Amino acid sequence: MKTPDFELPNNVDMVIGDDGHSVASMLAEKVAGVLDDRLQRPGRASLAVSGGKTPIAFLELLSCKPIDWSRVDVVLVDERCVNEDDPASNARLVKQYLLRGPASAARYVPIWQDNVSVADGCRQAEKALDLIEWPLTALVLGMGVDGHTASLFPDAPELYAALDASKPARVLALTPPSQSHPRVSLTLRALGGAQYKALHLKGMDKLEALKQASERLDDVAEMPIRLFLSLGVVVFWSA
Ligand SMILES: O=C(O)[C@H](O)[C@@H](O)[C@H](O)[C@H](O)COP(=O)(O)O
Repeated sequence: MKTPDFELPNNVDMVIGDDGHSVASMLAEKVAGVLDDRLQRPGRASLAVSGGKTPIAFLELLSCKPIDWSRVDVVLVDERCVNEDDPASNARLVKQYLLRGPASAARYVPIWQDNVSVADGCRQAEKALDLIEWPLTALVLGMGVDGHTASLFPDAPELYAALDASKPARVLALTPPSQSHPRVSLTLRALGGAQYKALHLKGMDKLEALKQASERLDDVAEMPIRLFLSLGVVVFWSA
């Protein structure tokens, strides 16, 4: 396995592909395997995925994997507070690219609804999340060059609350001024216990951000991804 030209934190492994598709394919294979392993036992598996542009090829490839999707709950790690017909909607993205073919049999657990207030949306999301058998089976995070992951943005006033694992909330509204929409995000309580954690990145800019995040894990407020680097993730990256 190729290694980056900087030291990764102890709990972080890295899979480097030749291109975005090869990484998406390796990640889809790995996540399908993790879900299938979980499905060898009674009960349901759960998968939390990210929005944005990076995961599209991965979601498409995962959707074709022949696992018992009828026993898999799919949830977003975050959502923009927009209706599903808005191009910015992550629900729209996951339904377009993942919940099709074999994976259309999965149960989608929504963390946002159309035409709701943020308070009502969060209340409905918390209730929906009770359907999931926690902890998550598999989690695939993305990352911005500012070190945000999910909607845990450095400039969000609600960041500390979202990272406080002692709080009962599994979903929280965040209002990062850097973003054009208010967000809802799964919290550390919901994300931190995932049995398999992957971080899916593409591009030199994201590698540079990962290097910066890896240099000092203590300042989580500056780069929230640091929390997940400390917990342990497998980074899947290509240039
Ligand atoms: O709603 C979102 O935007 C995502 O959940 C977010 O956390 C994303 O993973 C990063 O912003 C990277 O996005 P790209 O893959 O588009 O670079």
